[in-house]
Amino acid sequence: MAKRPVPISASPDETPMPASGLPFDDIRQLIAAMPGPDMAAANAVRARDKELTKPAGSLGRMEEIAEWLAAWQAKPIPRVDRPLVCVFAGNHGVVAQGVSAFPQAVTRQMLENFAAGGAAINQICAAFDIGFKVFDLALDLPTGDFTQGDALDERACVATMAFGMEALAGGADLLCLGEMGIGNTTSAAAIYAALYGGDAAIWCGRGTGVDDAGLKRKVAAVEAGLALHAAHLRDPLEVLRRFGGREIAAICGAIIAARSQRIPVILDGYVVTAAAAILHALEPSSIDHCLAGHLSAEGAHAQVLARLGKQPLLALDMRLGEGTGAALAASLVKAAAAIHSGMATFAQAGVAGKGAAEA
Ligand SMILES: O=C(O)c1ccc[n+]([C@@H]2O[C@H](COP(=O)([O-])O)[C@@H](O)[C@H]2O)c1
Ligand SMILES: Cc1cc2nc[nH]c2cc1C
Repeated sequence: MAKRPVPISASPDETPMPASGLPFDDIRQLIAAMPGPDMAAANAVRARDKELTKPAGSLGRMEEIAEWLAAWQAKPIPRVDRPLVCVFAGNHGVVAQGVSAFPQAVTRQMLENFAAGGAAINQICAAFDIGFKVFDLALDLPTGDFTQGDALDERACVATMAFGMEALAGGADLLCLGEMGIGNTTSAAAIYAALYGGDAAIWCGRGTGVDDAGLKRKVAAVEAGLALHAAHLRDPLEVLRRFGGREIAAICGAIIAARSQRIPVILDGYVVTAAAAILHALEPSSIDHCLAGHLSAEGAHAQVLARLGKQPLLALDMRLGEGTGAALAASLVKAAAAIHSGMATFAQAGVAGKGAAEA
């Protein structure tokens, strides 16, 4: 097996609060200031697509992907030369409720596996030449158990979002978001239940493969969390900080920063999509620069993606996380850019266009 060692960046346990204003209000301001799509670039892609040596529309969604890339990269000829997977890792107090099939120690052990090059995501990144970064979000400091109190206070939540923004400092032209965190499908389930309502059981799947008794405990934990925090769930940022976790907060920050830096985003599965759902609840257009990489096997993902108006690129019955679904989808997005930028036009290739058929 080819192993490529990967350095791990660790977040400080304490990050200074922004100097002015209420922290969550700073986040709301950042979202309000995000740039929109570059329509001139998108139109340039549509115009060039008509000239390429293929029947119009014959590349289906690959054509839409090229247009989407151009709009969010603000480039009339989109390119994917520096795709990047960022995996954010956090630990969750709610694992004390017996909600996962695996012990909390696996989060750090998997980070060591990422660093050594031995995880599935290492191999996908190597196969498609995608950069890979891993971020340890205070793993030794699990978030609060949301059945007993808040997962995060406002200061920690905003600091973690800011850390997620900073994660893009090295640059990229396509960002695949991933996560690692034993127990985080329970946080994601609680977030969806808080945002969308319905029985807790709808939003609870088996995650890493929890048994029937564990699934019952998971549903009970989400119900307990919803009951405890019921009076405070109107504001999506309150939902985020009360249910956590740090990786979901950091991913929210990364999605916001990517938009400002004109980096299109590919979402991974059930957990990464929870961060997108928080932003979507704050401002639906805030995730227009995000594609759903795949449909997770975690039951309710299809419902969530429908609410977000996202059609996943892949449906491979995967439920691993780590950004694996997003990274596989990145291969298609890279191909969409290569097709659009590299194909010859009818004129260049001397191929007769539609309408030139013999009578
Ligand atoms: O993203 C998904 O669709 C997904 C579905 C099921 C499990 N996971 C991964 O499994 C871990 C969480 O599962 P659990 O059962 O501990 O809540 C976490 O590390 C996720 O990356 C991820
Ligand atoms: C082994 C293992 C690998 C993972 N990768 C993402 N989540 C995971 C959960 C487990 C348990």
